[in-house]
Amino acid sequence: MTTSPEPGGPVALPTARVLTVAGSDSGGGAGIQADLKTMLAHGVHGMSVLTAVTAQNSLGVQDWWPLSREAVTAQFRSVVDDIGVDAVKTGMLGTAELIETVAGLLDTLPEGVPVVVDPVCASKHGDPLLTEDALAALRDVLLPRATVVTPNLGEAALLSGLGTGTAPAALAAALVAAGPDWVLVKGGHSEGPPTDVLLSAADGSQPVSFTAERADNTHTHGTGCTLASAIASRLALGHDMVAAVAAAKEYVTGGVRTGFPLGEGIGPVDHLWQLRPHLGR
Ligand SMILES: Nc1ncnc2c1ncn2[C@@H]1O[C@H](COP(=O)(O)OP(=O)(O)O)[C@@H](O)[C@H]1O
Ligand SMILES: Cc1ncc(COP(=O)(O)OP(=O)(O)O)c(N)n1
Repeated sequence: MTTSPEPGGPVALPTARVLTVAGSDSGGGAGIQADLKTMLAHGVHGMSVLTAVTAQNSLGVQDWWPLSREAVTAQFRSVVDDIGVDAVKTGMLGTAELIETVAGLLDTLPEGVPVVVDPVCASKHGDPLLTEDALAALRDVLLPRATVVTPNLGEAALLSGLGTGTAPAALAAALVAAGPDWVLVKGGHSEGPPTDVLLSAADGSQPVSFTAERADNTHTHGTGCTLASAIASRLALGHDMVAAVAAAKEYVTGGVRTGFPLGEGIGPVDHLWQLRPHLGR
């Protein structure tokens, strides 16, 4: 975040700038829409590079269409070259071509801008959001550029090539070898209290676990996008990784607890849960 008050120095910004590079969820619960709502709730300035358009609702993803690499590149350059960015979150990238495009764009970021990679492979309903041939690109091209990668248990098993019953700490250890600085394996799809395991690539580090009470609520659409965007927002505000994950976990836990029904299927987490008392609704 640029805050220097020096005359003639950089303009003092009221807050941090956070960019999401992700797909649109027409239903508003996940994707770009969840990311921007999360950023707003964290008081940062949210910006977006759209990678794909999905026709999606509470029942699943009916169809999706990737944007061209030119469209993705142009959006990224427009934002980064003029407004600047303090943290980036990536979500649905859809195809190997777009993963390679985004990886190349991330290489042009100023030194030290944190990149949170949510390796989105499918929606909660099991609808694919990544072409089959793109998994290798996600692992080999994007993960080495991540400050932190945030797979759920299924994505961690796919990316590591380990079985779905593998312990989260072992999945994290396998993924750290793919090159990110940190791995956060999310435990939302396990039984019992949802526990997320954070591991640093730094030598000799021990995993840190973040546990919350499981909300007895089926309205959990957008949990992964929300957690990753909250981490990116906190990193942009200057938190260290452990503090950013702890705060993001608290935010998503409250959002799931207050998730609400919309449509016939799985409703969204409530991105405004902390502000409802002030809004009066
Ligand atoms: N029922 C729940 N109660 C509380 N937290 C949850 C619940 N389901 C998921 N979470 C949390 O939401 C975040 C996203 O996890 P997960 O659902 O595993 O990811 P994804 O949305 O990518 O599948 C994690 O922090 C996880 O622990
Ligand atoms: C456009 C788009 N991006 C990502 C997802 C997956 O989001 P996630 O937060 O993991 O939520 P669920 O789909 O698992 O509820 C998506 N659905 N759409």
